[in-house]
Amino acid sequence: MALPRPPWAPVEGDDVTEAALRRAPVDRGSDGESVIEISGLTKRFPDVTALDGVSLTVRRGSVVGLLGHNGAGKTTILRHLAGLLAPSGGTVRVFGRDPLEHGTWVRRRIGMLPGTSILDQRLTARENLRFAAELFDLPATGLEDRIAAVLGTLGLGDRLDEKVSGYSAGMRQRATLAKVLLTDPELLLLDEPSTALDPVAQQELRALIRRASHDEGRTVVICTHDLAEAAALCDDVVILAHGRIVAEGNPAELAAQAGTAGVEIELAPRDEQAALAATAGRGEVVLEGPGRVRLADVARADIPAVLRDLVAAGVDVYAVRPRAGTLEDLYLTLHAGPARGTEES
Ligand SMILES: Nc1ncnc2c1ncn2[C@@H]1O[C@H](COP(=O)(O)OP(=O)(O)OP(=O)(O)O)[C@@H](O)[C@H]1O
Repeated sequence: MALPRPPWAPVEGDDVTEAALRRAPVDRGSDGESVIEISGLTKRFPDVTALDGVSLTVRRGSVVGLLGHNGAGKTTILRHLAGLLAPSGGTVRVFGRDPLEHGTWVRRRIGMLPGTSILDQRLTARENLRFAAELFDLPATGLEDRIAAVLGTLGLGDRLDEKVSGYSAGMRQRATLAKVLLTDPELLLLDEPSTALDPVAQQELRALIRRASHDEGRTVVICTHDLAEAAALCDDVVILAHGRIVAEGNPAELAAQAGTAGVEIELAPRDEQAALAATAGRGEVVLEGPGRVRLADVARADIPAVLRDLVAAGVDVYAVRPRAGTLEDLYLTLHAGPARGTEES
């Protein structure tokens, strides 16, 4: 389900007027070059400091996840990148330019999926995309094919002439993504793109994002609350709390920071309570899921004694495994306090 190359990619002898250049794909450059450079970004609203000295560099072709509780400042970063907000302090550069000063230039290279709907509910999906094409001044040549191809890529090939108001939430999300991808953006800013998507559509979206970055050289910044998605998809994640970066790096390295987290014991679900009683006093004991008990602090030398206690308590043990730290462990440790907006202030 790779996206077709747009028909307006320039060839030798093409029109190089300002209008043509505005819509011509930017040279994708080489991976490693930075597409986003944020330095000391601060944003104060009357009642809250949404961002407090955020510095961040995003390499071309990478997928970067912004994680953090509700109100941590993720969307505010995206809005600065799109030139929709003016910083209270610090600088933002996208493709080397200030998105406020060069708003049109920058936004023509960005595909932003906001948290709210950007579709006209009275129009069909096809009409919505035609409208977007007009706004972006896309040439008519090959446009209808491209609209059909993008909608088809997102699984709406047989529903493109239905009014968006009749779509399910997941279909609307796909149509919104199609609208974002239509303009062949260099940089994708995706605010919780998996919202409302079913598990299969989520998988397809992840594959699409991976291809967009790894095969097509696009850069992706994605806000998500789905830690498994972030771990699976992102080259780097940035964890925000109260407008500050509290951790950043490769998801596997960050997970490793959470340390090995004891052992996981798989047992008969009916024996869960007996297992909790038999392991009481062995440090942190967590029922992680049906028939899965985690002993966070147990030393390797104590595992045989734990198993003896479980067997003596009549617990049927199926497996014992070391449990590596996860991104979720680190996230939960970093967010042990209340989320902004839920605290007393
Ligand atoms: N236009 C605005 N006016 C006033 N306050 C704002 C505005 N936009 C954002 N905020 C505040 O800034 C803080 C950060 O908001 P932001 O939307 O960036 O959080 P977020 O991390 O994206 O949260 P969520 O996960 O809920 O989407 C919040 O306290 C929010 O209320």
